[in-house]
Amino acid sequence: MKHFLSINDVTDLNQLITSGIASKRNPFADIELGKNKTIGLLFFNSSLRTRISTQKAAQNLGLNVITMNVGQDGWGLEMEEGVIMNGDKAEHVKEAAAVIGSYCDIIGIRSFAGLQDRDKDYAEIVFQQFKKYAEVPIINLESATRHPLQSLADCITIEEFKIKQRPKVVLTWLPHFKALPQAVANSFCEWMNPMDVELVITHPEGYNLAPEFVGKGQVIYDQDKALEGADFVYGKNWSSYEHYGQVLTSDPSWMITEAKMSLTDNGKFMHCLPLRRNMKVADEVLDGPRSLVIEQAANREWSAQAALREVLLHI
Ligand SMILES: CCC[C@H](NC(=O)CCC(=O)O)C(=O)O
Ligand SMILES: NC(=O)OP(=O)(O)O
Repeated sequence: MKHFLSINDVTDLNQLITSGIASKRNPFADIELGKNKTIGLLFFNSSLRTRISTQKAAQNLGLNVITMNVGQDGWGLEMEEGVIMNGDKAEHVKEAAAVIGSYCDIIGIRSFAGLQDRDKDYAEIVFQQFKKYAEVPIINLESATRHPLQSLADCITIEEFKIKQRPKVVLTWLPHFKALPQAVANSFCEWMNPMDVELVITHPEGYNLAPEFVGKGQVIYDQDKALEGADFVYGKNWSSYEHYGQVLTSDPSWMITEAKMSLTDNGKFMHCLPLRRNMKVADEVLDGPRSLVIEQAANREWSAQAALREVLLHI
């Protein structure tokens, strides 16, 4: 696997999940793999889990790690080609990517959607430019449209906690007053499609995700109906794709409560975090036995280690 940008870079999903679970059992089995190699982690946006879990996973593989908050620690980067750089960006990605690629053997990048121009966001210009000019493997730490390290951790978690061969997995939209990217929801659906699960997606009208991510997912606009018999409830807010970047509603009746979870088949609750308590999900759920959010976040270390190991094996 040269890059890890999406599930399309993965040749064997079951092998990757197995590798993540194996790393959990024996974290330092491949400590020599990354010896004398360096990974650079570039953050254009905030992060807790991705930042720490990816650094830990890299260290478990013997990699040296350099972390940078782009735009704060370094210069603002111009991504467009052929522009006159007389604005607030002091450096072009052509130079920055080539220079970072000369220091690092692998580069991880977090760059969220701007939520202003759908075509621009869904073209993933930041990742295309770094792939073109850095000339080293690129790892997606959440891009405008995907979050594969999160999705691999989600797959590992479902494999660990499922009690049926083909569980019902419900992705439910949750209310928020801010416009958030579709990336986590897109990616979750994309990774659930090849898994042996019944995938249901529930959200208010106007929040349909792009069809290329929904795939086999059954869309149900009635949340209570969607939750019936669910084995896993995956909560996430996202802004409208159809009315790009807009918050069409923040209806609090979509918040997950114990009453909502009682519609499931003893369902477990998942969320990528960070999560705004009692706006998206009630304390009674997060503090109760249904919640897997901590185990899910802990699996980010093993998700990153499985992905980085695959990339290192092909450098
Ligand atoms: C892993 C999730 C990262 C990000 N989440 C947020 O930006 C939450 C921000 C907030 O709630 O204010 C998102 O929704 O893509
Ligand atoms: N789930 C996730 O990626 O968390 P951070 O945004 O804190 O990295």
